[in-house]
Amino acid sequence: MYQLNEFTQRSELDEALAENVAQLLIQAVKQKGKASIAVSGGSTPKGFFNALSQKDLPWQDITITLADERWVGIDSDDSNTRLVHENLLQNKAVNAKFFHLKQGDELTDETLADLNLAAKSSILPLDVLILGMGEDGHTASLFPCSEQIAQALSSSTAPLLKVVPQTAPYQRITFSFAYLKQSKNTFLHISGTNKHAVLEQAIAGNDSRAMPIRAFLQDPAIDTQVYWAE
Ligand SMILES: O=C1O[C@H](COP(=O)(O)O)[C@@H](O)[C@H](O)[C@H]1O
Repeated sequence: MYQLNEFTQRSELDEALAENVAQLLIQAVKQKGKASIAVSGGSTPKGFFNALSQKDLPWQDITITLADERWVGIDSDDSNTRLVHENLLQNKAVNAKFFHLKQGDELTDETLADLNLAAKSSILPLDVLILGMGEDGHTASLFPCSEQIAQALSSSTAPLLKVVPQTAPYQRITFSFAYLKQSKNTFLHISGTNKHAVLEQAIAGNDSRAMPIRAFLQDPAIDTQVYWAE
C-alpha cells in the first residue's frame, strides 16, 4: 500500500526525506551495528542526496548501494554510481561504504552470481529503499518494455538480475522486486506534474507488468511512503 506526502517545494521535500531517512539509519545502526540503504539514480534525487550527505550519522557503519544501475562506465553522465559519488558520498557521508553494482566491462552470469552472494551476505535485507519512477511506470530497472519483466517481478528470483529495456538506453542491473520488497522502509521519490499523473495512472490499475511501480503501491505487505513535490 502507499501513503502520499505532498510538498510545494522540492527543497522542502529533500530536507524532509533526508531527515526521515537519517533517523531510520540511526535506529538501524543502534539496533544491529550497521545499516544499508539503496538509492535510485536518474534526474530526481540530487537535492535529496545533498541534504542527506550533510546529516550527522554513523556513516562508517552505513552501506549505500543503488536500486539499479545502467551498464555504463563510471565516468559517463548517465552513470548512477557517478551521481551518488558526486552528490551523496560527500560532506559528512564521505566515510560511508559503497556497494558497487557496476563491476567490470561485461555483465556476465559470473558477475551476477558474485554480486548476489555478496549482497545477500552484506546488505540484504535493506534498511531503507528509495525508489524513483519513470514516466512509463518503471521503477529501479524493472522496465515494462523488457523481456525480463516477468522474472524481475517474480517471487522466486535472485536478488540482482540483468535487464535489457527496449525503449530506454543501456543494459541494466537491478534488484528484483522479491528482494526490494523485503526492505524495512520503502520510499518513492518523485517530482513534477507529469509524474503525479503517472502515479494516478498507476494507482488506478493493477497490471504490474504494464507499470511495475504498481507492485510497490498495491502490495499490502509494503508500506510505500510516496514523497512528491511540484
Ligand atoms: O533510468 C532510471 O530512471 C529512473 C527514473 O529516473 P528520473 O530521471 O525520471 O528521476 C530511476 O529511478 C532509475 O534509478 C534510473 O536508473
